[in-house]
Amino acid sequence: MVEILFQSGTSTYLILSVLLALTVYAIFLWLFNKTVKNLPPGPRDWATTWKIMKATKEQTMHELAIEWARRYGPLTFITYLGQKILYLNSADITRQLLASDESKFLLADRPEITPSKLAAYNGKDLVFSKYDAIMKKKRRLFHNVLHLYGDGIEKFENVVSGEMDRLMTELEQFENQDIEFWRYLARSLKIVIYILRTWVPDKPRGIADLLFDIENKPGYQWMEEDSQHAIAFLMSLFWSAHLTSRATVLGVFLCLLNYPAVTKKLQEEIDHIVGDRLPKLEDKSNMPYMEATIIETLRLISQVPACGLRTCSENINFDGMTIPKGTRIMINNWFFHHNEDIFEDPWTFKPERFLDDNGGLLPPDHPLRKSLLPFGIGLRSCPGEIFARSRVFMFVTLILQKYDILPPVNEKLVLADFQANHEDARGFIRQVQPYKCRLQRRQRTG
Ligand code: HEM
Repeated sequence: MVEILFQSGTSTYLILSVLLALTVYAIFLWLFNKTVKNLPPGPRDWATTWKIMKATKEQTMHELAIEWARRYGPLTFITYLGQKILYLNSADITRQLLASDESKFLLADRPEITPSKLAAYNGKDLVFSKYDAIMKKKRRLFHNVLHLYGDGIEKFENVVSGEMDRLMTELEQFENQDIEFWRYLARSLKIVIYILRTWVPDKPRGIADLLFDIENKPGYQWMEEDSQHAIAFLMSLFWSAHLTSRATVLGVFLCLLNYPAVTKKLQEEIDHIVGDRLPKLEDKSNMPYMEATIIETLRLISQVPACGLRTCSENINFDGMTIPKGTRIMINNWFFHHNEDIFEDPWTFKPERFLDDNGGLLPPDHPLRKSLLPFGIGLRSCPGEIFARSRVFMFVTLILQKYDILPPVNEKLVLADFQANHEDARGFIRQVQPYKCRLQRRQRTG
């Protein structure tokens, strides 16, 4: 009896606590909406909180954000459990806020959320750290490490072609069979990053050595005082590079498998420009169809759907509205990359949309290209963009030079449907669901 009384007392206590918490939250919301004037538009009703909870659980927040973008226009402001969040629903508004001199420094920090604290090694990594003097140096260091400029390009080509030789030999034994091609690609991508991390011209030592060397230079004492900086640097380099590139390379081959006419056009371009020799990065500028294919893949799969999580370090007055200090900023590229008002038939893979009437690549300032921001923008935009694009170019060119990519014989073809909320695709960096295909050695004529 006492037990029952105790249990019912506990549940009454629980119900009362929940009711109290909800009342406090309602008062907070009401006060906030009353005191902060001129907030950007967005839903302010109770149902929004439940909708967000449900979408968070089902990992469909990007879909809810689309619903709001359609209703509220370029900006959607919401409050969720005390947190202020602003979605930027067009590339143009994102540019105006994140890249303009008036606000870019006020929007250069990432918010402190639990996963970021863990991944950030107490704010010492490359992705989540505050944008301060040390962070600026780390971004510069990042470019040195990649060695992608000057002589680095040649080195990069050698590293990729070396790894591709290994991959091709590995693939030979599976020709004309249904294989999980994505597995081999994913492993190759990791290997390419690893090799670059250990490559120093004429000095066979690793990137860790490079970081330790830098510690002794003036202005880099913080590296020596705290070894976590070097560890966090290496970790963020590996993860920020790997998951994004994996989704892109696996995604491009899934598209090619589903759109054989695109594959054929790419092969014609490769045969014409590269022929039988090894491809070089400088070929890229003579291969508009390949460039358009890579851009279209980045648009279609948009693997970082609410990219560029930032926080607002001061109140910002923007276009007659107030963006309050502490607001989390999300670039809603999942919406604007698939907005049918900008991209006709947005869920279809159509590289041609980025070509002009003569087959040339549309210039970067063309409205269609300006509507894309797969690598973010502003002070925290992706520093690996050139590296990523170069890698996809080398992978696709080398493989299509040698192989036709055909559907599997014994299984159904996995569709290039990036709208599907498949459980393997979910996550902050969306992945491509596993697929099988057949590689058939090309019979080239002429
Ligand atoms: C197709 C592949 C890739 C995509 C789509 C991509 C996308 C992004 C995006 C959207 C951001 C956030 C940008 C922002 O806040 O405005 C980012 C940040 C970052 N990316 Fe990438 N990325 C890719 C490949 C890479 C590669 C290959 C590397 C490294 C070699 C890399 C390193 C980083 C780093 C270090 C950051 C954090 C920068 C900062 O916070 O200052 N990414 N990336």
